[in-house]
Amino acid sequence: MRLNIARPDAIDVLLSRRSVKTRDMVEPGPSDEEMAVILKAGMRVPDHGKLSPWRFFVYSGTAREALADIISDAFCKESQTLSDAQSAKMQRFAVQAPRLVILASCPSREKPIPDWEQHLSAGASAMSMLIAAHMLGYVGQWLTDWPAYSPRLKAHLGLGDADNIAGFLFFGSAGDQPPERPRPDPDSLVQYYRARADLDD
Ligand SMILES: Cc1cc2nc3c(=O)[nH]c(=O)nc-3n(C[C@H](O)[C@H](O)[C@H](O)COP(=O)(O)O)c2cc1C
Repeated sequence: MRLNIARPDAIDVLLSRRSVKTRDMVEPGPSDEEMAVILKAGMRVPDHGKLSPWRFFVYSGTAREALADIISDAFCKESQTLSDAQSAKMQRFAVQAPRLVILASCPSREKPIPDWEQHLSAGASAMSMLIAAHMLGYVGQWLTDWPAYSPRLKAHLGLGDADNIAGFLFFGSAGDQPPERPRPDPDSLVQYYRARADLDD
């Protein structure tokens, strides 16, 4: 694809993206072919050192139920604050949406690239997958919640001590038009420097 060509429609898509609560997602989710596109987008991200420091675990169908059991069991064994409501939430966690990708950030030691930069690359991967899903007409949400920090779930996925679960990326369709959420005022976050004088005290 040629570069240096304006794509105003793509900007509209980017600026209209928003999350939909996972529990509000309905069928259909992305097909296998569409998931392959979403995953490809998740791998086409800035990656200092070409280390591919990410892993993708993709769940659909009854595999989500098996994962729900693993999360629920881990919660029972690891959580200090075991209420019925929290247990029920964990049992539901993996089965809320049609599709789920667990994205792991797995820093490589192959080159002297700081772990922090490799984790940032995983963040970029998550964001690219959300954007790709939106472009394909689906909705997504990036959650961590308790399961992202479960040693048992990490072990189940074969992740090492230096690896982290960057997030659970849920994909599906929007049942209702979701409300917009307040967005930050750019002027409160951005400092512009246009001339030398802008740097003076
Ligand atoms: C790393 C990360 C973890 C998140 N975990 C949660 C979570 O566990 N629960 C939650 O309600 N939102 C969580 N969020 C926020 C949602 O993904 C999302 O930002 C929010 O629902 C609205 O986002 P939008 O700007 O995509 O519309 C997380 C965001 C990030 C970046």
